[in-house]
Amino acid sequence: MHIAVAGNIGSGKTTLTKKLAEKYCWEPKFEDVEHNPYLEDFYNDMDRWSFHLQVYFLNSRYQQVLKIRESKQAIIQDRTIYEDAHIFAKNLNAIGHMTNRDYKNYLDLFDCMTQFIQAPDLLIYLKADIPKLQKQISLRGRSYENTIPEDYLTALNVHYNNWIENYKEGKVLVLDANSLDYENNTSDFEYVTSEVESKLKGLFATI
Ligand SMILES: Nc1ncnc2c1ncn2[C@@H]1O[C@H](COP(=O)(O)OP(=O)(O)OP(=O)(O)O)[C@@H](O)[C@H]1O
Repeated sequence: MHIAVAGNIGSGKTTLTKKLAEKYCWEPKFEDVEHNPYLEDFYNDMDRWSFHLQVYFLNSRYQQVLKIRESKQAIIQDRTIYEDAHIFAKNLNAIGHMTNRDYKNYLDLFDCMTQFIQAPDLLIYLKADIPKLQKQISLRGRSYENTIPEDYLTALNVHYNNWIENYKEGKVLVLDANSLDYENNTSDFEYVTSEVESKLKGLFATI
């Protein structure tokens, strides 16, 4: 079983991934932010580092998906390979930080690699408005994220919403992250788990 949590920067994926992993004894797979060799440079100069960062994420996420498919354990993944291409790379090209030549090169590679993988059985999308995202980004205090412009988050949200509306690869659960505090409020977390369980019913006998 492969569950994935999708959502904009600061939408709360990591917290939800950890909590669901703990509750159901699923193995969590996170993005390795601390060892990313491009992220900080990317936020300082997107024109220069967009392509490098996207290739880095594509490779690391692809390796993650291959391990997920080989594993016998149920896995919950913090962000998908589809978000890299359909949200981040697409947006960087649209706003002029990735040239058409680099974007096409990246997409050819993405299409070639993704022929060999399968989508998650359930995709949980954390939908959040800009104030919520900004609040959570500032709370976690990564210095290089302090400069993220509001326009950048807004554009990513537009891509996310389009992507989810057209997503046909598997089951989707959309959660309103603006009004849910599943980290601190037990009844909010219970609401989330009941939604997850009802989506998984029929796919798997037990969870
Ligand atoms: N394909 C990508 N292109 C550009 N930036 C990316 C891409 N994937 C991830 N990032 C950035 O890498 C960092 C990853 O941080 P992290 O794993 O904490 O994700 P997050 O989206 O902030 O999570 P959360 O929802 O848990 O707050 C963020 O700044 C995010 O924007």
